[in-house]
This record gives sequence, structure tokens and C-alpha cells, in this order.
Amino acid sequence: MDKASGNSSIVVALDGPAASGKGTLARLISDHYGLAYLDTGTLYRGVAWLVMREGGDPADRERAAAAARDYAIEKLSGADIRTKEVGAAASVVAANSEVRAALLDFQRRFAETPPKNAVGAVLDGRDIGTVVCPDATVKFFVTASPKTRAHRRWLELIEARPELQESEIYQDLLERDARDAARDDAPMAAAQDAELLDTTHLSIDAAFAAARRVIDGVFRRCG
Ligand SMILES: Nc1ncnc2c1ncn2[C@@H]1O[C@H](COP(=O)(O)OP(=O)(O)OP(=O)(O)O)[C@@H](O)[C@H]1O
Ligand SMILES: Nc1ccn([C@@H]2O[C@H](COP(=O)(O)O)[C@@H](O)[C@H]2O)c(=O)n1
Repeated sequence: MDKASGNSSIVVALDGPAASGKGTLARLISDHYGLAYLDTGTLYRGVAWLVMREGGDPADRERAAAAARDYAIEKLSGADIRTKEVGAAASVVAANSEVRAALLDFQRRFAETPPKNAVGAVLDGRDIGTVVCPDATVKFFVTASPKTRAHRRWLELIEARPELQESEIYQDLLERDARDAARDDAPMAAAQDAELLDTTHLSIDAAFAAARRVIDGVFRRCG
């Protein structure tokens, strides 16, 4: 239940820094509760990829804004948007208010009217609980130590990119986290009513169990 609007759809918001485990948890929550899942980072990664594919600079405000306004998932078929470089570029376009404005409606519509008649939606990102869905049913701020997050991301990328150094990933994550937290528009921050979930010393299963305890508790109180 969306707290304020009374909207019948359940909205679970997961925010937090890069490689904290938001997406992993969001997919498990989506499957367990039958919620539609939106990884909002893919929107910003997609905009950055589209700009770079045309040889543009992600810092080019008008070019990035135009790419966001013309964003369509179909334009990204076959695109590898999970690379370190696209992640860094995504955090550059994400500081562009026109890009954020162009992507906001789609995220809110997804939450309010989830696809495939799902009973609700789970969205992960940086500003879901603060800007996109401030009245979400349940909010989490998922984090882990920078070293833990860098190690997890390194493990994720190393198979495809054996040349990658973990130290390079660590530095990249710190720079991206700083950009995300320092920007004026919709900075990465924990909503005041978000549950803090530090996964540094939690397995995926343990983190999921902790999240379920919170969600089930809210659902019991909401009836
Ligand atoms: N609790 C955990 N313990 C160990 N590994 C984890 C845990 N949670 C997630 N991982 C692994 O860490 C990597 C990053 O996780 P995930 O993609 O969920 O992070 P994220 O917060 O969504 O990252 P980003 O915001 O950069 O997309 C994945 O390979 C995932 O399998
Ligand atoms: N709601 C969001 C989601 C993402 N971003 C920006 O996109 C970058 C990539 O996101 P990932 O979740 O795929 O790591 C991220 O670093 C942010 O700069 C955002 O601003 N808001």
C-alpha cells in the first residue's frame, strides 16, 4: 500500500551505493512477493551508453538530455551497459537535472501501475525512497563497506575483464559514490524512514532474510 496516496500497489524501494547488493535483493524480493522489478540504474546507464555510442560526451548537458528524452529500451538491444566505463558515465549524466526529469515519469508510472498486473513493484537506485517514490510502502538503504563492494564488483567483472585490478574498481566506486552523493539534484541518500541494511557481513541469503523480516512486518501492520 502506498502510504499517502492510498494507491493499492505495493512499492518497495531499495537505494544505496554501487555494488551494495540492491539489485540482488530486489530480484529476490520481486520473485518472492510477485512484484515487478525496475533496476533504475539501467535507465541512466542506457542514456550514457546512447550518448557514448554517438561519440558524444556524457557531460554534454544538452546531448544527454536529448538522449534521455528519446530513451527507449529497444535502442539498447545488445548493448553492454554493465561495464565500469558505462557506470562511470551514468553517474555523469545522472547529475543532469534534465536527464533526471526525463526519466522520472517512467519510474513513477512503473511503481504506480506495475506491468503484467503485478500486485506491486520493487525499484532499486539512488533516489527511489527520497524522490521517485517518497511514499513507498517499504524503504531500504542497502550498503556495505567500500572494500567489500569493490571486491564483489571485481568478482562480477573479472571473468569478462581479467585485466581489471580490484584497486581500480575500488577507486571507481569511491568516485562514483562521491558524485552520486554530492550532486544537487536527487543526491544518493537514505530516506529518513528507510531501513538501513548493511550487507558487509551478510550472505545473500542472510540479507534477503533480514529484508523479508522487515517487509513481512510492514505487511502485517498494513493488513
Ligand atoms: N550479501 C552479499 N554477499 C556477497 N555477494 C553479494 C551480496 N549481495 C550481492 N552480492 C554480489 O555483489 C555483486 C553486486 O551486487 P548487485 O548487483 O546486487 O549490487 P547493486 O547494489 O545493485 O550494484 P549497482 O548499483 O552498481 O548496480 C553481484 O555479483 C552480487 O552477486
Ligand atoms: N535511481 C538512480 C539509479 C541510478 N543512478 C545513477 O546511475 C548510476 C548507475 O546505477 P547502477 O545502479 O547501475 O550502479 C549510478 O551510479 C547513479 O549515478 C541515479 O542517479 N539514480
